[in-house]
Amino acid sequence: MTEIEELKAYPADCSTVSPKDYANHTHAKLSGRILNVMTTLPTQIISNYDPSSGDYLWDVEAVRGNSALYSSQHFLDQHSDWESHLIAWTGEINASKVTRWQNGDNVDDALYLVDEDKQELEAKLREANGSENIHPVWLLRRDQSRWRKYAEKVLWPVFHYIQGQPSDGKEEAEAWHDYVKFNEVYLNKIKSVYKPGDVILIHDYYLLLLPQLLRMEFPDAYIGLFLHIPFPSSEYFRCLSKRTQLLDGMLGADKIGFQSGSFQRHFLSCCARLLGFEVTSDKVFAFGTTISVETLPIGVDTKKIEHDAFLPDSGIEEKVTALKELYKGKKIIVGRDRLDKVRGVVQKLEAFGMFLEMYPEWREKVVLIQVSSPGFTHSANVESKVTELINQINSQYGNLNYTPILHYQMMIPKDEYLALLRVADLALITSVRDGMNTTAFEFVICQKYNSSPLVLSEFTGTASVLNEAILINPWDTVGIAKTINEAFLLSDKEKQQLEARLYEKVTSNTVQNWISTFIRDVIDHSLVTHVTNYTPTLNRPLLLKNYLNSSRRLFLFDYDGTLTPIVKEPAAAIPSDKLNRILDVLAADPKNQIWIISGRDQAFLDKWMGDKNVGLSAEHGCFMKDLGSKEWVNLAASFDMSWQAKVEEVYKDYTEKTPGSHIERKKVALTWHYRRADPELGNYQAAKCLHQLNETIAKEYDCEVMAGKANIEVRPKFLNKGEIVKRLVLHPHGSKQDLHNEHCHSDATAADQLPDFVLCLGDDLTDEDMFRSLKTIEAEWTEQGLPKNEFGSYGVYPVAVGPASKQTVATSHLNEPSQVLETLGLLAGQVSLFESAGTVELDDRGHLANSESSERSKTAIERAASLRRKASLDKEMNKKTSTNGKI
Ligand SMILES: O=P(O)(O)OC[C@H]1O[C@H](O[C@H]2O[C@H](CO)[C@@H](O)[C@H](O)[C@H]2O)[C@H](O)[C@@H](O)[C@@H]1O
Repeated sequence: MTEIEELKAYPADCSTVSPKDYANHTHAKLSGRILNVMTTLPTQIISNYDPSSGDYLWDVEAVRGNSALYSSQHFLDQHSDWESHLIAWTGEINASKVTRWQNGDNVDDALYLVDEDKQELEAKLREANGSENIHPVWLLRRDQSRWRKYAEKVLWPVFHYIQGQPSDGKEEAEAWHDYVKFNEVYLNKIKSVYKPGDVILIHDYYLLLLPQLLRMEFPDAYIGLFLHIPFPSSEYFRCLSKRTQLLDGMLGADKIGFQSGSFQRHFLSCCARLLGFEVTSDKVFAFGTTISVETLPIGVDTKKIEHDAFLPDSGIEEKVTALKELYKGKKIIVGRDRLDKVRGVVQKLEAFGMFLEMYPEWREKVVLIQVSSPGFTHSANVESKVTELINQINSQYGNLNYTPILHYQMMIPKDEYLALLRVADLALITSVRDGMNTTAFEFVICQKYNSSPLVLSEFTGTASVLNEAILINPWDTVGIAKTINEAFLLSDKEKQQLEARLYEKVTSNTVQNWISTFIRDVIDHSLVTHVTNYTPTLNRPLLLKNYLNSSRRLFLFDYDGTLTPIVKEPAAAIPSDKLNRILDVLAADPKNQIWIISGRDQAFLDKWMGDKNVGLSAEHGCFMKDLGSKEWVNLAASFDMSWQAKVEEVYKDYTEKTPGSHIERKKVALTWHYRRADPELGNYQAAKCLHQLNETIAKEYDCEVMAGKANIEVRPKFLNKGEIVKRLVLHPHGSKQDLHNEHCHSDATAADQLPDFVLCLGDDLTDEDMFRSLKTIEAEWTEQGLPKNEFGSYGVYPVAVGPASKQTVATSHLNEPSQVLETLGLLAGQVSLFESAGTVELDDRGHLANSESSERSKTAIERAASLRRKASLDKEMNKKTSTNGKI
């Protein structure tokens, strides 16, 4: 029986939440499908070159490892009401090394697959996986290990607290490039499979960018991301040069699952410390939405393991008996690990040596059987240290009849492994960092009748589930030695009680429960946070047409977070060259009037925007300076400012209590910044400060207290950006402002003097006042019956800078300041529509679609296919000729 047939024959008895259960939810629009997205398929493709026919003989076989994850897929496929689809890379195609050359050209290669080859292989994959819904991701470039490199050589070590050596970064940059492509190829595949209402579950660290790529494409998709390995403390994670991109990528998910509570905490702390997002113990508030984070340790398919471990007539009983006979009179300690820096094999050997030294009575009565498989971060150091220690311990305590440590450096067959777990008297797991160690679960199941104890490192994710196991610190050699001795001396009753508790934990934490809970949690959270009225992306082609057809254009720009990205230090948020160039081009057009309406003070705006032909409004509407004028006018001159001293007192108090925070003193408005403070402390103090000011100053004075981006600002209530916008829009286009006039705007402007194009951009809460004013003006114009333009509008574009999910009254959005620049560049004629729109399409070799390399590959593949066809025709002909000859 193949692995798949076995799985099929074996029914699971757990039920998942059914898609129908959601039918009664008002806004749950589920398709009933799960798209389970993994790194590789459970089966791999093997090719053998047949020199006699010149053909490749293809086969498909099951891969080892990841069995828990694959059983979750099998469970969804076979035993749930969901229609489950598996999307995964084929993995490296194991091809016998044949590359044929002709005139110096590579004319054939096992990876040169034409569409028919792929279809044939896809059919084989579907058959081998026992499912019609298998969607292989093809990446057929030679040097296939490139697709794993960044994940395995950069992420995996850092996530396991292994820091690399400093380098010039070139190799890492190449690996990153491939990592991005790998994620993009998945996006393309999912685009061809996705239907609205699908639940997409993404697994593991090879695909950390995929959630955000998908979110951009399908804003209302239900997306879950589960990280199967540890997530490191922010002190380690921050060493990654791509830390921001990785976190951004992950935060496209609705729900992110981790194996243990500490991994969850570390992730949240990274979001707060590195991205400056607000977080709670299980949520991240980012991009105007809430991402939920949870700890959901994966389990194993307990029934299947128990079934396999105790299956009568399968030969396993004979294996158990043989092992017992072989080690008669001796206790067996079992260990199974990958041989890398984090599985703690060296620590285990040191501890076992110490055990034999401290307890001579156990010598010749205990063996350690250690099965080690290769780790993917190959470490020659670990291997040589392991060999050295084994030799040393075996020579010190062994003799001709007794070898204390038996080391099997290989993948042993499943039945032998299960038999070993059954006969063992103790399992010793000493990982120094691990996501979920499934050997621990398997051991507990195999010990159902024997009840041998499990000694488990407290540094594994498993320890949070099996906290009743005998936990050890893998760095405490003497402590482990003592624990082994104590575990051997437990009475049968104590062992049985221990086993019963562990067995109960393992069997109630099955992989079926895990996947069912994850699906339910992803949907439940999405139902709460998905707003059906996403803000659409700004229609840039329409904007451009409207711009070109208009003659009285008004631009109303916020500054921070709109024209420049948010940065840690306010003084560092200076305009880029690109922004300066674009503003100059736009401002030079006599049809255009540009205003920067900012919370910044006059000095800052004068310094960076003062030499431009633009109007300025500072401190959220308190000051204005007209285009072409040098005079700033204080619109707040008549207001009582006695609140300033009191606010400053409050701010000073919080600055003292919050290291890293500071006060920005402007002429009227006062700002307290806490972006550089410890994020948790900053958020906590800001909430208190806001509350205090609202309860005192805001009640005593005509002041508004505003929570901004890692800041709190206080300014007079009656001046805001919305009032400035009214004044500017309703003013005769192009004429001088009468800023000393109390009346902020005129109702008497003739229709043909009003702007026929208004682009207003802002990212902050204070900018919502501008958007609201524009909406009111539009409503008034409609009421007055003012004629609309050929596009059916007044040419007014209130645009929020932020994600589609951002809560805003704006009618469209742009994601970030860089998109603002692209858009303004488009109007200034500096960026082509194509450049500002495009997304990346890749071919199935990972080349940019239609690129030179992609076309070269296509030609090579077609040439190889035609050669193969010719070879097979020749063969047919030869056969016929020889048959005819015989007749
Ligand atoms: O109305 P705006 O032009 O958006 O100005 C709002 C405030 O922006 C500045 O603070 C913000 O941006 C800084 C630079 O990116 C960032 O370090 C800070 O955390 C943000 O709150 C500015 O310092 C304030 O005076 C403005 O009121």
